[in-house]
Amino acid sequence: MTGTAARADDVWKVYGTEEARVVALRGVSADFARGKFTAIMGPSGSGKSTLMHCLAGLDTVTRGSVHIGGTEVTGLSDKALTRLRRDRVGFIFQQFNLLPTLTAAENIRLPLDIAGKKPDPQWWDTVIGTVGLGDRLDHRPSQLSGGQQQRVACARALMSRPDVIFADEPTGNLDSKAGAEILSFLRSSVMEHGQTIVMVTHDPVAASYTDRVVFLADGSIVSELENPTPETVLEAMKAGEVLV
Ligand SMILES: Nc1ncnc2c1ncn2[C@@H]1O[C@H](COP(=O)(O)OP(=O)(O)OP(=O)(O)O)[C@@H](O)[C@H]1O
Repeated sequence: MTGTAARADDVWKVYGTEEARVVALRGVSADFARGKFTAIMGPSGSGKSTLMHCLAGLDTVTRGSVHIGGTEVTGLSDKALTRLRRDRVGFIFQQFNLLPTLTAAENIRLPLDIAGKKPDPQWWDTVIGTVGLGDRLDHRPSQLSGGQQQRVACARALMSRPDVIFADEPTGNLDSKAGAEILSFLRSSVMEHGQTIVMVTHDPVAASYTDRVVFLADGSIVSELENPTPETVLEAMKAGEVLV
């Protein structure tokens, strides 16, 4: 697959006014190619979450524009934005964000249920098989380990085959083994199914699972790295003095 799944053009984001004014993004332009796994890295406060939230239509931009697929997100009505996020964007959060009263299967189905759609049975089996949840589907989140809860969140994000999945520190609450499992099937969903993923991370090892790393510092993109390894990510962080 080719083309752009998400794009920022000269995006500025300013929070607050006067003394409380914070410029979180200073003219960020970036393309996120379809079927690629991209990491966004940078020190605390550099604007990673703000960029992701603007790209995902969770926050408005002060200036510039954002596209998801061919759709300009900037200026959409609240209703259209809600529909865009529901139908075309998947989210994975550090805190899993599962509904505690629903089973794993119900959590995975929820976005489709809300949209009044049914999961494609073949794709359901593929996703459940990939994340290895077959025997845990009737469990509630409290009956699952952190790693298993995050697998449920990944399956939920993958199920609607969104244009792009945004993952905000998806392994931040997991031990390294569970984190590696999550990263492996995010990677395989990109390699085998052409999923597009944009992931914020502080971790050079997590970033090494991606195709490309975009480094932010003080609200601007300062460098990029293709086919990263933990070593080249660390080097780039040191070179740009963007040590996290
Ligand atoms: N809602 C808000 N109101 C005011 N300032 C904000 C808001 N959200 C973020 N900021 C500021 O914008 C800047 C960028 O924040 P952002 O959360 O995007 O950084 P980050 O790179 O994701 O940081 P971290 O790695 O610590 O999560 C910071 O200076 C932050 O204090």
